[in-house]
Amino acid sequence: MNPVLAELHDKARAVLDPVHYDFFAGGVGDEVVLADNEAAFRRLALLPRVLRGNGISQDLPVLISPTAFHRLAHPDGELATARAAGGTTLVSSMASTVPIAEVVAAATGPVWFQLYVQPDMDVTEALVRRAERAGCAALVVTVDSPVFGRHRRDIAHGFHDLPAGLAAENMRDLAGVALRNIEMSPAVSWEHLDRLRDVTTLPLWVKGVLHPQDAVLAVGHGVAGVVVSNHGGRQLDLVPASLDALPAVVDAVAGRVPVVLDGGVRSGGDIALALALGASAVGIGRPVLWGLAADGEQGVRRVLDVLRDEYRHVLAMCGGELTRDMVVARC
Ligand SMILES: Cc1cc2nc3c(=O)[nH]c(=O)nc-3n(C[C@H](O)[C@H](O)[C@H](O)COP(=O)(O)O)c2cc1C
Ligand SMILES: CCCCCCC(=O)C(=O)O
Repeated sequence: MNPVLAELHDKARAVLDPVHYDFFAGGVGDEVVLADNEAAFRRLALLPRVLRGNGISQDLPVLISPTAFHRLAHPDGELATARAAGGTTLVSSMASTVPIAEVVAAATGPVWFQLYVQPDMDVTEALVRRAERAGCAALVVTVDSPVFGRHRRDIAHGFHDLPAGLAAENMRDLAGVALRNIEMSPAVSWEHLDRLRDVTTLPLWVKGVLHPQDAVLAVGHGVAGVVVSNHGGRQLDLVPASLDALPAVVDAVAGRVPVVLDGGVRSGGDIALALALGASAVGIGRPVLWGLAADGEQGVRRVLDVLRDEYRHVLAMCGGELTRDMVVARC
């Protein structure tokens, strides 16, 4: 791992309450998928192309993936993350510990709102209005969570709710601010997505797609983009690594909408591999939390800077362009 990211992770572990460290770090079940998300990148190699004479794009094809409860990591919470994001799109969790309006006000770049559709569509619609009023540029509907993942680390610690003084602020005055007021429901369906499209003009993304047929359905239901994700190994410990699920989804979508990958991205090389396999961009989850816990806004900025620097270096080494024919299995 890049020594800066390793240092930020180690510092985060040292400063965080172990219960909160385990909430951030942990996965579902035996944590097979959690480990495989990172291991999948190590199974692949890139065959660089030479003498292409391409310049290097200055873009960093990265989004900050939505993660809950940033004030567990640092007192400034999502405000620090938003300030650090700069031009990088921040997908702000519905379960943020700062209200979405304040997150957007602190950001200088685009903020998208991540939504768990609530079984009570009035509550869902009220959340959408909050996101719209705040100035969010898109809605990211997380679809991989019909029920909560069972996280053994949290169960062992008895971690069920936020400490006093912290709350799921976007739920305030809607359904109460306690975590248990955010509901996940197996009754949520494509019909709910259609209803969302009726109540907002914001572009709708779906996050948590692994099956290519679901990606096709998502396109048919008019989504603006698809996030291939297994929720950082936190939902079902039987699924493939996100990276392994990516190519089939890219093929199924066939360029009709962008496909973003998240899960296990830890370096510029990982970003390059995902892009070569057809992702338009990648999402970063835990490394942002480690940066935030270690050093607040500055820590998150360092994470993004390291990834940008590494990615540009790899891109230059590969001739400025990444395509699937450049990806081979590592023997
Ligand atoms: C502590 C934690 C909280 C998360 N909270 C949310 C959330 O509120 N909404 C959501 O859609 N995904 C959530 N995720 C999943 C992330 O958006 C993302 O899919 C995952 O972290 C990517 O994997 P990575 O951590 O290996 O980069 C969470 C992940 C973690 C680790
Ligand atoms: C009841 C808490 C809802 C927040 C969910 C956060 C999340 O998605 C996670 O993986 O943790």
